[in-house]
Amino acid sequence: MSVKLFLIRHGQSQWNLENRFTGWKDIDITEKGREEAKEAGIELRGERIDIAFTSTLIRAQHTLDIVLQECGAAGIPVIQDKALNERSYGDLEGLNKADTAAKYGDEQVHIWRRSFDVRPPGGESLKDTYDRTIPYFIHTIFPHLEAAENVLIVAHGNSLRALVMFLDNLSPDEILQRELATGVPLEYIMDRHMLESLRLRYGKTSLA
Ligand SMILES: O=C(O)[C@@H](CO)OP(=O)(O)O
Repeated sequence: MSVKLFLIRHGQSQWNLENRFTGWKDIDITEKGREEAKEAGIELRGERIDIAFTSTLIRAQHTLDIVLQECGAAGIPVIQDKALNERSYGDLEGLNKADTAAKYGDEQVHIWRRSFDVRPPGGESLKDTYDRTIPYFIHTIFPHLEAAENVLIVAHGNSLRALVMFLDNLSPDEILQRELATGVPLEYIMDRHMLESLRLRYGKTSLA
């Protein structure tokens, strides 16, 4: 038995386009974002998808709607949860990333954006995001994979980076190098053995 898990970062949002810190701000996708979602859906045509999970933010939900429509899976169960939301950027939300780098320095902004456990002012670190996303994945999503269902998750750059860190067993240094493009499906094919190893790995972390 093997199952498939598909991960898709939402299509380009208005604030991706404007290069602004977005986090928990509920910003919709652009025309280009809709095109990216459409292409992602076309790429998934022919795949069986049994259930989909997404965040409570419209950029992920609208992307998911388009993907499901395009791949012929509209009507499958969809579960929304804030555990899959983007990491909060706190006081940085709404600010232009280049202006913020000009004000605080490239290095400081890089630390806020890509360190593992440093929080941006008033926001969440990637570790904080991991600590809510991975327990949700294990307790709510994982049982569907164990029940031989194929699962699609449409979420965000950093909530998905946390998930990729867990699935690929990456170190904090390794995940800092990983960027996820908007609207490009990532596919994991997992057999029983891999599912068991993931459960074991989760059990060994302090998060269990
Ligand atoms: O602004 C954000 O919410 C995220 C994703 O677009 O940005 P970053 O790539 O800096 O984590």
